[in-house]
Amino acid sequence: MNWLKTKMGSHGWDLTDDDIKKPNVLFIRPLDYAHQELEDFEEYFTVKYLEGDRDDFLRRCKKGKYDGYAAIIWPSGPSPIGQIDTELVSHIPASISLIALSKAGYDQVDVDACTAKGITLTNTPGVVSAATADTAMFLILGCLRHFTQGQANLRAGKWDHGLERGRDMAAKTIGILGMGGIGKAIAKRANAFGMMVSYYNRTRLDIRVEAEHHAQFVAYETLLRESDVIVICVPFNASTKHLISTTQFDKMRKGVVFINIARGPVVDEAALVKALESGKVASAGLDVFEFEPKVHEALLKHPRCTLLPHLGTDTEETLRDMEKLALRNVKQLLMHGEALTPVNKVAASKPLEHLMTDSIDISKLDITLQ
Ligand SMILES: O=CC(=O)O
Repeated sequence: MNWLKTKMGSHGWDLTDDDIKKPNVLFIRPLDYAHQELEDFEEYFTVKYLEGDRDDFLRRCKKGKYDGYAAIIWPSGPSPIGQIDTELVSHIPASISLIALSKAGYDQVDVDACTAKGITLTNTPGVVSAATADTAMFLILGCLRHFTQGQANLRAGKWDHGLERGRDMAAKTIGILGMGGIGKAIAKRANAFGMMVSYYNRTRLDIRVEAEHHAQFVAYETLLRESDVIVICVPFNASTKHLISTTQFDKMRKGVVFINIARGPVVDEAALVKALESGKVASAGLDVFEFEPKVHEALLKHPRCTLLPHLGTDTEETLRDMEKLALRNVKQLLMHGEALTPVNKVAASKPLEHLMTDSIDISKLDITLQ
């Protein structure tokens, strides 16, 4: 809080640390990378770490241990408290203004329950796009060129024996389902590989954005029927569960390459297995699974599947950027009343009271966020 003491000193105030109540922010797990940014964050907030599991968390909430806390940060990786479901949200104290996820997907959060309780939820879109798109390109290459089989062959001492011929990326039509940040990053990479890019999105992109990505908007049916490679990039929610099932696989070209880097339950995995077995889908590249970390036995055994354990955003740089954005969301909401990347809109926000000392409204100070 030196920044505040200096500032107030110049106004003739003499503050000590004891005069200043820094709001408590509960971290569900420690951050892995944004240590420097965390130090800066601690100038403004008192960082507290959750100890124990979900039951401990709920018990402490009931006892009022977190009453007065301002925000929760939920870093990516395994969560010791499970999902942020209705039960969990109902226990969160009324003082919590914000749950800042350090992840892009928020399918594990009951957003409506948060909104009803006046809790802003933030995620980390944008910063995840490049790493996830790179993952998609790896999966596409693995499938089209049979690189996964090639590697398995080599490790088994069989060199290239029995390997099928691969297919080029160039001049193939890639159909991107969901043209948000990740979809666009895939389009850029696909352009560089000489692919032709089609996309379907609920809202058509601005024509200049389409031009920039050399991407053609097509009907959903057209995308299913005419793509050589289909990439799923839509978020998972009630309306996208099993968006791709038997009916959709039936419409696809025979020999299509099917890629999912979004969320497993968007695809009916049993239907995908059938489509692979019938040859409708020539090969599948999957970073996500319907019941992950459990993977369908048939997918594990299938030689033409390239499978990854949900590594889409799993790079040091991306994880650091995600953590930085989560910290900035807390600062922005609690100090300026508006988060950078909110998922929901809450009717009445309750932030700035957290930044009051007994007699000074810190929100009125000129604070430049980093
Ligand atoms: O899957 C990764 C994320 O949601 O950030």
